[in-house]
Amino acid sequence: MTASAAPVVVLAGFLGAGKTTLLNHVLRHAGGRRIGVLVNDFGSINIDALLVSGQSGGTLSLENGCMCCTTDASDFAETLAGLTAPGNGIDAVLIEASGIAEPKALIRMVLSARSSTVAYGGLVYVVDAAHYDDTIAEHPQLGEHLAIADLVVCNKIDLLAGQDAVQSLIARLRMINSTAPILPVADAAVDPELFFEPAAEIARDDGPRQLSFDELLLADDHDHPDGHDHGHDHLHAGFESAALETSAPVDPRRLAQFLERPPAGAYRIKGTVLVDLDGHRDTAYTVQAVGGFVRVDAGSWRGRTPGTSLVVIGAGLDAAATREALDGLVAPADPDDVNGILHLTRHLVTAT
Ligand SMILES: Nc1nc2c(ncn2[C@@H]2O[C@H](COP(=O)(O)OP(=O)(O)OP(=O)(O)O)[C@@H](O)[C@H]2O)c(=O)[nH]1
Repeated sequence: MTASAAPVVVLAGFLGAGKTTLLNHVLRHAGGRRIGVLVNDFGSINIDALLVSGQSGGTLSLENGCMCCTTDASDFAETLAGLTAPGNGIDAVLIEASGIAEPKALIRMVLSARSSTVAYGGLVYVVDAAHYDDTIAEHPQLGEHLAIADLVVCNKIDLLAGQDAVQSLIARLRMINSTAPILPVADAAVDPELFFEPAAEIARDDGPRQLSFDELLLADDHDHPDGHDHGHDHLHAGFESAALETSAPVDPRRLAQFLERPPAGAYRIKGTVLVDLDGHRDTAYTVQAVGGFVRVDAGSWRGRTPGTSLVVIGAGLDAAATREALDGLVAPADPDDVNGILHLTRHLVTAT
């Protein structure tokens, strides 16, 4: 397999919603992973600060140091490629859009930075639960940002009057974004694992076992830096995952459809698949999808048993139905479907 690409997540939300709080939370709970953080200047697409969590191995220093005035898309792409260069060991990049920025511009720039070390990781939109109604009434265009989010963090629920108010707000958010997982949290205490790629392959029977999603969360629960209980219950926030582990191949056309139109509530899909088709059996296809953005990398099975490992992670996901849909992907490629494989390979970014 090629060196895995670092997911680049765009973090947006209105002024004061809790974006910096979310960044700090993720950096504090990064569990030794290295996260690059780009902070967007007010209303522009200039990048005015770079912070890197230094939990393992100190701080990253880039040749250029600060990245002021990186307005050009190709400069931006170069910056991202430099930040995620394999030697830096960056596991994920978070870009904090300013409270009045247009996240679509940032998303476009990330998507256009087609590099083997950069993968668009989705739009995370932070909502201030206490001020949502007033803010959206005053700035209706914010609804457009919310609508295209891949994950909605409904922050500051401690300021709402109880569970009914939380549920009612979630219902209002759902009217604008019907598919993204919505996480009701206080202190932006979301699961940091959402932003990372797995350090190892998805657990396989013949390989070392990776901690499950829940185990990772529980392991993290003990060490809130300020010693307070800031809603550990919220960390789970109804997350579900469904996985497929088999030595069998998947039908490429069906897989591409599944990645492009994931089940409601799915935030991420990732894994490695086998395609049983002449010219493709020796290729380990690594697939990732975030909110319908699909990326495929081609590698070799060297040292691994060919097979299919897929995991779908989301909130409000119907795990049983998702598992059934995953099972439905298992099939040898239809030799009469000459274009089937193209549906998958058109998302191909790198090949070795
Ligand atoms: N009560 C409460 N306050 C919060 C919560 N999360 C963040 N805050 C506070 O809200 C304020 C704004 O939080 P930030 O994280 O700075 O918000 P931001 O979105 O980065 O703000 P801008 O960069 O100005 O757009 C800070 O005073 C936080 O301490 C929460 O869940 N509950």
